[in-house]
Amino acid sequence: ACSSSDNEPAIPEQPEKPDGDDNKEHPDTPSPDGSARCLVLYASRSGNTERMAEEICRQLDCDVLEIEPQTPYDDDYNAMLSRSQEELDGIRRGHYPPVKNTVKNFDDYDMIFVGYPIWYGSMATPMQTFLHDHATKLAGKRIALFASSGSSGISTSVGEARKLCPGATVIEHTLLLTSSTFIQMKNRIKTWLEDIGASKEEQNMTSLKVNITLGDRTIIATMEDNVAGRDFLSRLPLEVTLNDYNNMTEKIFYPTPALTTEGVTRGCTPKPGDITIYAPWGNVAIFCKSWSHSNDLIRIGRIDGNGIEALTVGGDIRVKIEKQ
Ligand SMILES: Cc1cc2nc3c(=O)[nH]c(=O)nc-3n(C[C@H](O)[C@H](O)[C@H](O)COP(=O)(O)O)c2cc1C
Repeated sequence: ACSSSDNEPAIPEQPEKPDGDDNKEHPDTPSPDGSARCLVLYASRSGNTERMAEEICRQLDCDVLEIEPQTPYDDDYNAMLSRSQEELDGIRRGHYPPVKNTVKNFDDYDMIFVGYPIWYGSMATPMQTFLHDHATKLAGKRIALFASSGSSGISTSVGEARKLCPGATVIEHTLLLTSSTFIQMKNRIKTWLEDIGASKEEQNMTSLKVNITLGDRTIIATMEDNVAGRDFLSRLPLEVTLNDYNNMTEKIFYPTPALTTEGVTRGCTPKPGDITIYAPWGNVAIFCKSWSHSNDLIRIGRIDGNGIEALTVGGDIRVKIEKQ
């Protein structure tokens, strides 16, 4: 039996990493999926953290990128241990061992998942380097940490992440799987994603938001979570001319084919900012002014805040409508 201390941890045998990682040819390009709002970054030597990353991606349907050392780690386990210790020592003196990957920007992502194995109580060195190199680009982003270890805790590495990316928000609630809890991986990941508000359902909620761009101004709208609102979202992106109707009371356009309204509650007393369908004609009407109640109006969304002011101008307006 091995004794364990902070410096000499008990390190379990490492399973071999499976062959055939097809992400390696484009190290600086996350696996493309234009609709993904989350990116999973992970480092993994023997496949445990990789499995966690894959499960997160499976549950969230998001982009993924493996962070790899510039020089691959030795197959010889003892050589690997000495090198990792040297690298950790180097990092303490400000020398970060190079990694293969860079990411141009994280603009497309709401949340960045960062996963790594625990090495001698710390975040594995390739991920430390990556965070160090991308600290500026990660500023303002939400970072969710997950890790795997034999038995050590994650708290030291949370401190390291915060220090490496001072401008980012490292979420308090992290996920650690150890050799004794790894078997619960799927459920633990599911619960964790729900707890941090990143589950698929939660993401669908945020995707009710749309950007409406006119000239250099973008206003935001939130669509209703009903059949008609979802049908509207499914037509995006859309470039249309909003025609003025009834002297700046409404801005209207005709989606083709008309939006599905089956089973959606009818009747609305429109207020400025309401996005509606006028059922008899099938047009979308965005109200700039309050108007009288109509049983034929169906509310499918609303322009946030006072954004409607941007549309409250005479004449027709060309707009681009996109999902957020
Ligand atoms: C260099 C090295 C150092 C390690 N240090 C620790 C440690 O301090 N505490 C611990 O519980 N496990 C430690 N381990 C075990 C790994 O954290 C654990 O096996 C992890 O699941 C490996 O993840 P991976 O398969 O994604 O590489 C270490 C493993 C290696 C290779």
